[in-house]
Amino acid sequence: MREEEVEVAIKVVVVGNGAVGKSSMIQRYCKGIFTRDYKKTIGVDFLERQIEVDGEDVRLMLWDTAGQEEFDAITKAYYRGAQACVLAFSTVDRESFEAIESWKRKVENEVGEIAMVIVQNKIDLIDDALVHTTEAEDLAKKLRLRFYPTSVKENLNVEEVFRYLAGKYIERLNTVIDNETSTQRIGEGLIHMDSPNHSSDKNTISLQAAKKKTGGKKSVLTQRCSLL
Ligand SMILES: Nc1nc2c(ncn2[C@@H]2O[C@H](COP(=O)(O)OP(=O)(O)OP(=O)(O)O)[C@@H](O)[C@H]2O)c(=O)[nH]1
Repeated sequence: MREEEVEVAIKVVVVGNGAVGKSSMIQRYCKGIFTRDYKKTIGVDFLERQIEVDGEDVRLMLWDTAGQEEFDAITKAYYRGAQACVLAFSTVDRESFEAIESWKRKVENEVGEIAMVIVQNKIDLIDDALVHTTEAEDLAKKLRLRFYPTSVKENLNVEEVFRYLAGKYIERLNTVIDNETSTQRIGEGLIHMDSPNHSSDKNTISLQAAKKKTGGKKSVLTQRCSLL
């Protein structure tokens, strides 16, 4: 396979207490459907969707993890390799809001710091709210994360959540690639130290102009992404 054909694939885990709407959110985003039935997720499940971000084809693999604590041991293993995370709670479930920081810790214990957002789902039920949006905004500020109120039912803001995470991840990736390129450039310059033409003066380091980056599409391997 040529390098140009390699696509960006991002593993996104969606976490939060039971019944906050994680499975519904993934179904809405990947299949465009919403169901009223509640079927508790056992362990994990995953769906995917392809989108374009800044001219890049991005494959989002959305991992739906069980919100019930009884499945913690199973779900933790699936956080590994995740590059982005949705921390979800429900407008009508105070406990799910209070659990957000603990979900963040659980994920970070497995994968370190990755792109994250806080999502307040079921915003359509605002009249029965047990969590005020301002409280959620304050928490997001404190944790320095982006906050999105969503309604999976009304299809409000769901696209935006995943687009933001994909963009954020690509931004980080580009920074890493740029840093790697600069390191390589310095490396190229140092070659002159040992080249026969310069051996007479070993104290002189002659830096060579670095090769220009090609303007074509940037390509990244998934495996490489997991190093972030
Ligand atoms: N009113 C309203 N109901 C929603 C919304 N999103 C999901 N639901 C409902 O909330 C219930 C729970 O949704 P799920 O998606 O199964 O919840 P979950 O977080 O995956 O639950 P676990 O699998 O136990 O972790 C279902 O009955 C959904 O129809 C929403 O935006 N508004």
